Amino acid sequence: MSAGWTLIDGIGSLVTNDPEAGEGRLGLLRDAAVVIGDGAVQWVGPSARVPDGAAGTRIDVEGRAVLPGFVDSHSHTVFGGDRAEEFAARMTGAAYGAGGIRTTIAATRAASDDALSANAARLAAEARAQGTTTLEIKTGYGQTVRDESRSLDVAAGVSDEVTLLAAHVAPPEYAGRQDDYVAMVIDEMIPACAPRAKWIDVFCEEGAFTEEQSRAVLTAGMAAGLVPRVHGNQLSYGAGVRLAVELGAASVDHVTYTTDADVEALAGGSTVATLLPGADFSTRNKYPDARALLDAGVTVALAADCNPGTSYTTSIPFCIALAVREMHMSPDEAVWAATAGGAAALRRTDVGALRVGMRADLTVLDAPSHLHLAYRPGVPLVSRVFAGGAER
Ligand SMILES: N=CN[C@@H](CCC(=O)O)C(=O)O
Ligand SMILES: [Zn+2]
Repeated sequence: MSAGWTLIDGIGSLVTNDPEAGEGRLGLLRDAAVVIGDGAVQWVGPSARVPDGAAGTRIDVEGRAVLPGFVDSHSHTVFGGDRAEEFAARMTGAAYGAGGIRTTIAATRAASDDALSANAARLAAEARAQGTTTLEIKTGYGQTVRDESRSLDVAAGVSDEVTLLAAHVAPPEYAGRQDDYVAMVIDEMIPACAPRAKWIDVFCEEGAFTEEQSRAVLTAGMAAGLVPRVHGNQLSYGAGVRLAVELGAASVDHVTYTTDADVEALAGGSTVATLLPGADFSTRNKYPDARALLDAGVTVALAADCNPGTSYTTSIPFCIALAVREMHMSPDEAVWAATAGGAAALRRTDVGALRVGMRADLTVLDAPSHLHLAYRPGVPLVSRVFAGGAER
């Protein structure tokens, strides 16, 4: 115990995600307290049992709910411009296609480093204000060695979870020469960019990259020390899920069009299925069959997929509400997926739960329980956020 530590008590309901600490998979505790200090969780338990002199500072949250900070494992926040017109056209009948990404590639290439950094920082702050304390960030709107490199630098300025989305869509200068683009990615981009990234990602989808092209990019990234993740089965049935499981990817994301074989493959492997309902909302797509995945025992994460094309939101509470209403996840399942599920998708054992020794990443809701995240959609319930023990 230390005078520099902080006791947060008066917690009406605490989600720990530690089944040994409380009720159910969320490890729910009522009338609880948490002690944080030196950036980590130092103590968790019932208010009545807080050790004497546990901390020098006390914050009474007066019956509010506290949960682990959200772990948003999928975002594309390094970009220039926006695509509001494209969204409006979709809402009146136009279809979404992977080709829209090229609009943002042009705007991103034209943007200065400072403009890209300011935009990424603005979106990270927006996410933080809504309870996100870990945010993965992908490149993917440069698609040249130079523009992917500077996108990685911008992403690294706001996050430790940086992904080289080397093959998002073949840029215009490679029109009709998809294989040449893949060769350039393997021979030039990955060697130049891998040291600054943790993850390698591809968009395995009709209109983006084939199974063979995706496998070639991912295996080259793995050979360079990166861990694979995949965009798959967003717009149609396809090879994305299968490939992700085959390569032992940390996560396959979107997973909107799945066959029984895809669900079985995920259930038998270690790859997390990351669902992105914000994208399905903004593209008028169908929603993933979350029930089939959950009932088969697949680990499911929920992420916001913030990007200017398919999901221009940083709000995990919005995604939780969509997951509950549209994907038939229970509120408990949705909250778990947005915290512990996100941590699993990023293979992080220090975030996503509130256990002694984990990072002191906490979200305080202006509500008595985590159920209100789905029950009160669109209401800004996040009242305080602590990341690494520091209030935002
Ligand atoms: N699906 C691929 N990439 C993004 C969308 C990119 C865009 O349309 O700009 C996504 O995850 O939804
Ligand atoms: Zn994405």
